[in-house]
Amino acid sequence: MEILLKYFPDLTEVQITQFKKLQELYKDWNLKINVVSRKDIDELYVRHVLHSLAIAKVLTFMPNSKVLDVGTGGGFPGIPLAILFPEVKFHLVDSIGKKIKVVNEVVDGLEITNVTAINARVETVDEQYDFIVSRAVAQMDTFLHWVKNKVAKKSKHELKNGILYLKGGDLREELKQFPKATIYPLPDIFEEDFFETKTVVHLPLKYKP
Ligand SMILES: C[S@@+](CC[C@H](N)C(=O)[O-])C[C@H]1O[C@@H](n2cnc3c(N)ncnc32)[C@H](O)[C@@H]1O
Repeated sequence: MEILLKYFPDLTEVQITQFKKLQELYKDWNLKINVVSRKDIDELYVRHVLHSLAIAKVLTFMPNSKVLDVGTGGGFPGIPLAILFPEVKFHLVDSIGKKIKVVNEVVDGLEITNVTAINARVETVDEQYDFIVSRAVAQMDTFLHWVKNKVAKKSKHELKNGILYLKGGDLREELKQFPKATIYPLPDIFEEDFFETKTVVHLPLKYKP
């Protein structure tokens, strides 16, 4: 938990309490429905929470903006971001129902009020968002196909509306066809070894109804 304060020293008391309680809730739920690997549960704050919050080091979401988390699994990156940005509306989707059950239990347990979570394939979501965030769900070309009509028309952030994707490894091949993508290397932000090859990729997307 101290690691969060190292990189986010301005957390409020409410946020600190929520982040503290997060591990307890995941440990508990993970015994019933496995959403996080055992090794990762012990390193929840680095591997899941801080990793999710890397997006916040690239962009500060504005109050009342809308963010979609595609293939959220147990709630990453959506839940940590929702705690950090309580005035932003987060919509979390996953095609596996039991994962959304855990997400909803954690959301209830932390009394988070800015998250809605549904069990659906993202292709069926029919709404527009300022940003679409994700981690470990699909290659960029497939992902783009799923979300291209879900980006709001008006950009009101420092970065243009679009995708903010947590990626790892060598992305040259995967992103070759996306010259507008910007890669933010996480070792520039976090010094822990876990982030060595990790990045946030921003891909601006034009509004397509
Ligand atoms: C490897 S998990 C990653 C979970 C989470 N994002 C994380 O990083 O911990 C991939 C998740 O994407 C979900 N998924 C895959 N394709 C999807 C789709 N088309 N719509 C919604 N969810 C999808 C799967 O059900 C799975 O929970």
